Amino acid sequence: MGTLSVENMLFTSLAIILLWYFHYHWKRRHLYRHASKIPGIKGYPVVGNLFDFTGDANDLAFKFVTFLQTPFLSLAILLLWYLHYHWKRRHLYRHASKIPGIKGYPVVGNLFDFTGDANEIFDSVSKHFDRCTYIVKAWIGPILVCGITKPEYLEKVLTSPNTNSRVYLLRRVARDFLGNGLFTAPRPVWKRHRKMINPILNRKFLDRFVEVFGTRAVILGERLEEYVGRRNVDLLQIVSRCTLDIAFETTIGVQVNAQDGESEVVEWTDKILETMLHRLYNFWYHHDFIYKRTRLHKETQVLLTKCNQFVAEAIKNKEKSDKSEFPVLLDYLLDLSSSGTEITTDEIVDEIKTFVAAAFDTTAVVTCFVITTLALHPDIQDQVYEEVLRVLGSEKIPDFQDLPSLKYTELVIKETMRLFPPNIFMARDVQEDLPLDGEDITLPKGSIVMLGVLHLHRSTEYWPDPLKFDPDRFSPERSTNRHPFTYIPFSAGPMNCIGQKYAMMSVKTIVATLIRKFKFRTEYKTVDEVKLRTKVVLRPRDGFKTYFEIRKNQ
Ligand code: HEM
Repeated sequence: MGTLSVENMLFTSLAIILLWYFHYHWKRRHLYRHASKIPGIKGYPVVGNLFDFTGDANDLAFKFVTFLQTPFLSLAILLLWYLHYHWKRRHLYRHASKIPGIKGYPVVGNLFDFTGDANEIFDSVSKHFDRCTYIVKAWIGPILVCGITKPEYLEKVLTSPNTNSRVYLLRRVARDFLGNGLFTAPRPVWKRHRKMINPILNRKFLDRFVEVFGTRAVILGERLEEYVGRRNVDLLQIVSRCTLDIAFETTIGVQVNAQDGESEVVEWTDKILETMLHRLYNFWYHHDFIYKRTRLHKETQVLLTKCNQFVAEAIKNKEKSDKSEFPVLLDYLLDLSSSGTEITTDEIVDEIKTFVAAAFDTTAVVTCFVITTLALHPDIQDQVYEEVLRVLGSEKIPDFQDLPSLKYTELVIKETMRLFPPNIFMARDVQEDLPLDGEDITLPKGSIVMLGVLHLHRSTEYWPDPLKFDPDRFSPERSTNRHPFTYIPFSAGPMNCIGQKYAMMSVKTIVATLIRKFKFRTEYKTVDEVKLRTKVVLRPRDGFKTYFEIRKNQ
């Protein structure tokens, strides 16, 4: 955690009060707009014309009112407001009092325990979850945030209609780019879209993509050859160019050739992520009123326009051309639209952006973690290599029929996502009270619940020797007695990851392609040494520190 000076605390408290003040008046702008057209006498700040309507019914009352006209009245009004505010929140306080947590300060609560740069915030949140047996609370200013790590609690949260909305702040920040896509859409739009898209992503549709995964993975192998023997390889940057190519080709059918360094798309996607994070980590950008007047917003709009035009161009080309022999997500969405299903062109653009954003970074990160964990465990790497040789031989690019036979590779990917789940903290708004443990523990309406996926996945309570990389944990025999919400890299419940089969198939194809060409090596010695941070999606703090050797038989 960053060291906090008194000035820092004062500045933040002042900024919070100022923000509240702007927000209060912004919410009342409708009232002010109409009032400005009605003639009247000028009043004072806060009390308005109150003092014009007090006076001398008799001398004593006059004196009393004169006394009130002093700062005492303002103070009394503030006190009344303060009492009323807390009275209205008594329900929240009652439930919060039963949840364990660390002591905070008045007004700011535990806010200063969660400040600093992205790494410091990550560390403080992790430390907070370490204190969590099953549930732990923190007050971020006036907001109650409860972290949970018990599978039974996670099940309740992920399946209840009381918590079926991603946390408002994240949706607001991401909505700038993703509009009404599945990740950010309001509930009724989400419901309509999810119902439409669920059947599209079926096995038959996905099987055709394995060819794209394979050809792009072969190019990735060629790119990685340039790095053989070199230690400082920015693995994620190289792999994410491959997954970006795959994401665009399978969603809109356009080859952006990010791996050939030809595409400006690479630049946008990097910048979009940066600007989103910048807004998320700097609280003064959170409120639209301020944010929309900043340069960050203007820059965001420029990127967004380019991005939207790119997808809109792909839609125009699709509409002009004959039916595709190799239909991608966009073809299906356009078919739905032309057959009268309720989805607008803007919504299609939003879904395409959502799918590309959700697909490319996550699958790249998982691929890099799989390579790194295999590098850390040469014996397991040998077993995967042998399985791939047995199923595919030394040359064949995998097709969809091969993938189910790569059973051990699948266990390795699953175990990697246990130790390094890309989405380590998910958060939901609590829209109605949600009892978690009978009458004892209830998530109160108005709070935020954070799901500690990393802590759950590394908990000694559910995973013996949790830092041991042991793919056989996911063998059918050892999985049967496990609560299904003990392992949730793709989340679970109705808002789970719609692309999980796609993700598993693409990571498997890439790993199977690369492992026949390279031996993976790493400078890390243990899983525990890989310190983490998050950039929306999980990353190793000091990079993957992984390098490559060409296999002797190549
Ligand atoms: C290994 C790779 C992936 C992981 C670990 C992953 C994980 C997740 C998680 C945890 C969520 C829920 C987030 C939350 O509720 O806050 C999610 C949602 C989502 N994912 Fe993935 N994902 C991956 C790959 C993909 C791919 C390849 C696609 C698209 C083809 C995709 C599309 C989506 C979409 C659209 C949502 C929002 C679903 C909804 O709200 O209905 N994901 N993903």
